[in-house]
Amino acid sequence: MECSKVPGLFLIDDFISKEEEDQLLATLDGRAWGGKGQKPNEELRRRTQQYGYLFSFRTRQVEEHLGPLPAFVDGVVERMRAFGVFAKEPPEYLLVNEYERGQGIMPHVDASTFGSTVTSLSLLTPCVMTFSKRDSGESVDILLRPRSLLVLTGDSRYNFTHSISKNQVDHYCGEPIERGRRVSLTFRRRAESS
Ligand SMILES: O=C(O)CCC(=O)C(=O)O
Ligand SMILES: [Fe+2]
Repeated sequence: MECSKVPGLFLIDDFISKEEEDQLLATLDGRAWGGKGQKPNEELRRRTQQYGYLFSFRTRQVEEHLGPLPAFVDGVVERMRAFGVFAKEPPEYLLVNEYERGQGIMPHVDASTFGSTVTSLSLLTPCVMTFSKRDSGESVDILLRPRSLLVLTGDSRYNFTHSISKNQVDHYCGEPIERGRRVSLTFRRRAESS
């Protein structure tokens, strides 16, 4: 469903099943995480995994081609394409982010080295993501539920920043949202011109 307040933003709840979520998590937790002193991107405070390309958070540039995306996300990629997302060309970069309770991400627009479509699959616990219009500062909160797919295109991709607070408890429509460990899978392509 497109969010009328953030043009180009789509949110698909229950994009994957609970079983698929468990399976993805088990696979990811069996693999090496970077960040928190571990290479790559050891300077990051949150843990990450990267597939397809290696992106440096310090230089905000792609540093290395790692190879194709791993087979364990084939089902997710196929489903996104069935929904018309990355329909023309499949995603080629996957960033897995892990947030502990009270960990967030500063307001940012995704690096221009990446293309015009960005998706994020949420696992484990919900959180509020805040979108702020770059010219007016007007902000809109979006609830990212576990197993939902967020799709950013157009304005939502380029003309809004997005962020996640460091709250232990978020509020959404007056309801408390308990934060906890959250893992997200962000899919992108490289920008055409780069
Ligand atoms: O955790 C998320 O859903 C979004 C992550 C994000 O904004 C990013 O890696 O650029
Ligand atoms: Fe982002």
